[in-house]
Amino acid sequence: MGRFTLKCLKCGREYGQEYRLTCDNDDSLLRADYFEKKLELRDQPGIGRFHSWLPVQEELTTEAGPITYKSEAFAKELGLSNLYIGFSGYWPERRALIKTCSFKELEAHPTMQLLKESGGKAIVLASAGNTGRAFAYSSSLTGTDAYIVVPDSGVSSIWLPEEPANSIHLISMTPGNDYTDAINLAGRLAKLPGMVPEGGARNVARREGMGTVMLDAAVTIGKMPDHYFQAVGSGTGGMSAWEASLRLRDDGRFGSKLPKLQLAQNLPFVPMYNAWKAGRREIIPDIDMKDAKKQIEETYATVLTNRAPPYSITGGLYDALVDTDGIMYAITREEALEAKALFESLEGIDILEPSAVAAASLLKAVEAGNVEKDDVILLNIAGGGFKRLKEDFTLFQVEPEVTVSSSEVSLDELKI
Ligand SMILES: Cc1ncc(COP(=O)(O)O)c(C=O)c1O
Repeated sequence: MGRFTLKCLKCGREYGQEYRLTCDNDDSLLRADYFEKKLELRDQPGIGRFHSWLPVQEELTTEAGPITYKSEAFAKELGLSNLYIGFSGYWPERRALIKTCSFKELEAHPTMQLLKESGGKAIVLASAGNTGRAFAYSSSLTGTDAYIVVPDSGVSSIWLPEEPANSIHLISMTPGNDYTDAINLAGRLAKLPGMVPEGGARNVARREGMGTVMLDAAVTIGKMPDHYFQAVGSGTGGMSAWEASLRLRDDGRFGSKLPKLQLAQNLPFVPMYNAWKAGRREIIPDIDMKDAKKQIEETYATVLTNRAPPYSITGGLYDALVDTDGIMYAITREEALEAKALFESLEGIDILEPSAVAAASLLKAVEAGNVEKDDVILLNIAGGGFKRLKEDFTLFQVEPEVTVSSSEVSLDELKI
């Protein structure tokens, strides 16, 4: 007995329960339509609580899950009375137990479970760092083969809190290649027999996993927040938060107003910010990300640098911003560093670079009057607790099986 159908957002065509990334008729996103219309929390320690709206048959038993708490010190500093922090990472004192330290693990577990339930044996994905680490960990836990392509800048991010399993196959790219080159190589690899592409924003399991941050917040607060802050690279997290809020609205118990998406990129690489500010659905590379590779090298949070984000696509980030009357921010390195220091000293936990960008955008929003003092705000600290983790665990670096010089290399070189 299935739990959901997949529906094309453009033509409405429906598909059964399967690992499917595209509609046969067009290139629009698919969205899961769950038979459970009301969120019914399960007795699981992590994201398995949100089984109602996860596209898997078996409940996930992992302890990895988002947590939400009401900020005191950071909120006071900003003059806010209802600031909630959605934290994905390692902070055992608050029962945050994501040992790869980012919300990417929330994507990885449902994806690997759906893959298993659909009979898939090996997954292929590209990562700027955090996603690869999350999927490597999930591969270690499940024994499912994962082929992970990362640019040189991401290799050091692929570590695990335990000995890496043989099911992890790390493919690195030489300097000069960026995240988008990794995406292109992974796309070619995924066409090999037996390989299943992870799919990025097209992957429903990934989006639902990330959406649990919004679900956890709504359940903790008792309603949907008025505003949702997050740093975006591909924008999948923003889309996921929006989709989760659509379901919460339909549920009827969490309010009817969708949270306003307030999303941030970091300068100088801010293509979605530029397109949104210009009121465009399309990203025009010559205008919005001129000299993209050079810009990417100069950015502080490199995981926020996707040259082909799912912004324009039906059901993508542009639609999410339109539907929620959203706002985008462009954050400088200095603003991010300042926000990081402030957040860490006041909240008492270390945070990853993208989370610093998100925190900086909240500071800007307060300054610009884009939030009211008493508004209910959710700040998604999507990665943190790396220093805290190192106090409790020994970390093991995953070594690349092969290093390639371009996304066009002969696949024979990879010896897969
Ligand atoms: C901690 C953290 N926050 C935010 C993002 C941005 O996510 P997305 O690329 O889905 O927009 C990433 C991406 O890796 C991340 O690792």
